[in-house]
Amino acid sequence: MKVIRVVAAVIKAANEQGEPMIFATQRGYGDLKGGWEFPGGKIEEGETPKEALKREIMEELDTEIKVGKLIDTIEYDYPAFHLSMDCFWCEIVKGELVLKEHEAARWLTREQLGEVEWLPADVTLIEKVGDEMIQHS
Ligand SMILES: Nc1nc2c([nH]c(=O)n2[C@H]2C[C@H](O)[C@@H](COP(=O)(O)OP(=O)(O)OP(=O)(O)O)O2)c(=O)[nH]1
Repeated sequence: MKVIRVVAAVIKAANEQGEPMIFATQRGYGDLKGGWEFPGGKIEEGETPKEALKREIMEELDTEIKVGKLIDTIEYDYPAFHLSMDCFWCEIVKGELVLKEHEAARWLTREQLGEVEWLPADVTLIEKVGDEMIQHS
């Protein structure tokens, strides 16, 4: 099966109460349109995962990020391809997260993680993100 290598940014910030929140985006096109995910995309030839992620977030959200620790590498079989996705904790360096390709976006606290319909590959990641949001708070 064809393997697609993807990188995704779990962008974290604190709300007014100091609670951690993460930034989720809704896919605006394609087979998985309407599903919620973390912004990012395919790694291009010659790029490291971190370089690819910085490029994708600039393209999709007009924002510069700092890429931190790897959270997990998700391996998931979609009907048409195998997804291998590196997911990193990220922080905003500069920019306003302008939605250039996505349909919608939400900042979610740990308690709100279940309020959106995540893409199938993201479901196991969400559990880990939620656990780490407690440890980081
Ligand atoms: N960015 C991102 N992609 C995800 C997540 N979960 C998940 O299954 N995917 C899948 C959806 C896509 O098939 C692939 C990401 O590649 P992409 O964003 O470049 O997708 P695309 O199909 O729109 O590609 P393209 O037309 O722009 O080349 O990974 C996620 O959390 N973030």
